[in-house]
Amino acid sequence: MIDARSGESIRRAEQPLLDEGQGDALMHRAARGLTRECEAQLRAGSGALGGTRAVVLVGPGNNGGDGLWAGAFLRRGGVAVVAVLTGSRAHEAGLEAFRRAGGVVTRLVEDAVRGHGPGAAGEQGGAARDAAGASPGNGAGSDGPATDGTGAATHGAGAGGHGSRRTGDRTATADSPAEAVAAAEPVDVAGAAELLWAADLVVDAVLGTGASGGLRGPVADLVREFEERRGRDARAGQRRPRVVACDIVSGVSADTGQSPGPVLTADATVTFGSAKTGHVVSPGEQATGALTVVSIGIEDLLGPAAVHRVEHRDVLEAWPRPTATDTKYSRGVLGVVAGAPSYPGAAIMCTQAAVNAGAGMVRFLGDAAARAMVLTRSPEVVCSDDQPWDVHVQAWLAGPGVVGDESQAARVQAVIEAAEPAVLDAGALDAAARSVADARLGPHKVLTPHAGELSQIFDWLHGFGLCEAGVERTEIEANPLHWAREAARLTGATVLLKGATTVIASPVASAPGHRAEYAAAAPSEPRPDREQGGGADPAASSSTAHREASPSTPDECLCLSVGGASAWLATAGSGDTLAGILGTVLAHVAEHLDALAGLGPWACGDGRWAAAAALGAGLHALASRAHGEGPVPPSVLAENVRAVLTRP
Ligand SMILES: NC(=O)C1=CN([C@@H]2O[C@H](COP(=O)(O)OP(=O)(O)OC[C@H]3O[C@@H](n4cnc5c(N)ncnc54)[C@H](OP(=O)(O)O)[C@@H]3O)[C@@H](O)[C@H]2O)[C@@H](O)CC1
Ligand SMILES: Nc1ncnc2c1ncn2[C@@H]1O[C@H](COP(=O)(O)OP(=O)(O)O)[C@@H](O)[C@H]1O
Repeated sequence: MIDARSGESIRRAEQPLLDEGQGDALMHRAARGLTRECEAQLRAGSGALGGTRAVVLVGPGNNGGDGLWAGAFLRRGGVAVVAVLTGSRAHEAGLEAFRRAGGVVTRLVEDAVRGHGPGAAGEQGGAARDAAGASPGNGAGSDGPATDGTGAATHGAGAGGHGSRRTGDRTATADSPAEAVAAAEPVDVAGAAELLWAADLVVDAVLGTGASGGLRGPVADLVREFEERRGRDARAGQRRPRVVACDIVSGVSADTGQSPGPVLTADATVTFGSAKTGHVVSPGEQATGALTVVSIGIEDLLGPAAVHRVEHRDVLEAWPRPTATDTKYSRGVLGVVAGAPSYPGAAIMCTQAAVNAGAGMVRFLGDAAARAMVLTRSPEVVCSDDQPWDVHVQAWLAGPGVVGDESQAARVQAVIEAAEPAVLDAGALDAAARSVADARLGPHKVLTPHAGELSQIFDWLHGFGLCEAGVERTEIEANPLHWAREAARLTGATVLLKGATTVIASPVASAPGHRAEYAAAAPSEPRPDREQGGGADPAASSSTAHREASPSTPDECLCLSVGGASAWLATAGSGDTLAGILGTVLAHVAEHLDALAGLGPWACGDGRWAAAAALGAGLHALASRAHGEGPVPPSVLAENVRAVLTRP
């Protein structure tokens, strides 16, 4: 499990330590951690540090400070290091340490003509030549800053130190930093791109948790140029520098994962104290690379997580497995309403996945043709043409392949109104959104849209006056966490938003031990939750567990994310497979409120619906790579599900 937090949450945690004057110690621990990863990347490429070259892109704040200190440490280790300063300021102590270690300092200018000072034009190669020629150890070692017992530099500490950046801000003092930056050798975008390209390692220390918006100006141009070249050269099979990001990839929002401008996609990111939300949700996650969280001493002061990342090992550990006393009923019966004459395959794929995920029993409701096809593939499925209120199940799955078929659509509607928990997928999503006009759904109803389907849900909600405007698919893709939360808040349902990273948002306030960092405004007029207002006759079902759970309030949101799925999942039918898996785990947790407690206290009570959704998405992701990286047609995926769960 990775607990991810916002930048603001991290700042709150560090504040008491900054007040005690420990800012420099924090930065040094961060820089040491960053250095370790950089060294590992360099050694992986060259075997040794000597003779390797690194370029550090340095921003104006403390993220740049971390980068400069790491550059100094790398230099002392024998790496030729060039710093490219991207702002008009740079962290004072970091810059001094870097210089004293023998690092070469350049500053990025818009172009050579506009740049000033020596080397503004025609001398762009100067820094690179200096760096390449810098002898390891030159200016390093004894010339470095003194450190205290914790490894913190005493050099430069005191007034205006790291801890004062939000009050006095050493990076902004008028005397040395601005002058030091101005004195650095200018390098234009093309020259800097050459520097980067010639390096073995690029360290991205432009912006961290203090960023607002994406990269701007020359550094944005530089990153764009570098990424274009990386794309071209990757296709040509040429070498490329490794990229390590300091804290978070510059231009990715630590709080939301949004990346409004160009970003330098990292091979690895080293973050400090806690993962940030932007590491575990799209699109930020896709730029992050391998994530390392380095302890810097703020860990005991951290507040609650904004997003819990459910990892694959969590899925395998928490997946509900039968015990000797279990029966098929205690494990959970899943009712399925899926398929229509034009999409018969969906019924086959979701029932097959549910069976392979270990459902106690799968009951399929549909016409004779659909039943025959389901039975051909999965003879263990119990099939009938009953209506949902006629059968006794622990949970429902409704919607896959339900298009243009009135009798299946009527069953879908009955499932939406039923008291039991349900996965509402594909053809059930519009009907679920429409039903919100009458009553909120409750967190035991799990909506499973992709971005396009969520956009349609917002159209319905907008049509009912429940939100101010519709939301385009591209807006959702740019900030999926936000829109999943909004959808959960407005519908009252658990929302699983599909994509390269799956995010899950659930309007849960009652899960023990859970206090979400995120608090959205409550809707102006609270409307009744369907789970309280009734629906199906409770007597028709013994599945009352969800009704016993405390009703959720709309002002808190449990947020989870799941990654690691193969992009080969982007194929028609893999959503049907996911839906079947989700149904199986929902049917199990329906009457086992604490079944997923192993994930954390937040996964109990009402939190179990989101937890179950995360488990299902995690198993789906595991199945996508069960036999390596390659095509996984949904029928293979369903088989893989069973393989993943089978212990040798
Ligand atoms: N938390 C901890 O415990 C520890 C934190 N540590 C480190 O501190 C980092 C946070 O440092 P930070 O607060 O100085 O912010 P940071 O990200 O360097 O940038 C702020 C500067 O950038 C500027 N700027 C903003 N947006 C911009 C844009 N779009 N484009 C261009 N410029 C932009 C903005 O200037 P402004 O625009 O406001 O004039 C401001 O000067 C954190 O990520 C971690 O690496 C470690 O040392 C270990 C301990
Ligand atoms: N690029 C990707 N990387 C990883 N997983 C993906 C990617 N694209 C789609 N997926 C996953 O594949 C599934 C596709 O679901 P969906 O779009 O509903 O497909 P369908 O409706 O055709 O069955 C989802 O679980 C989604 O998260």
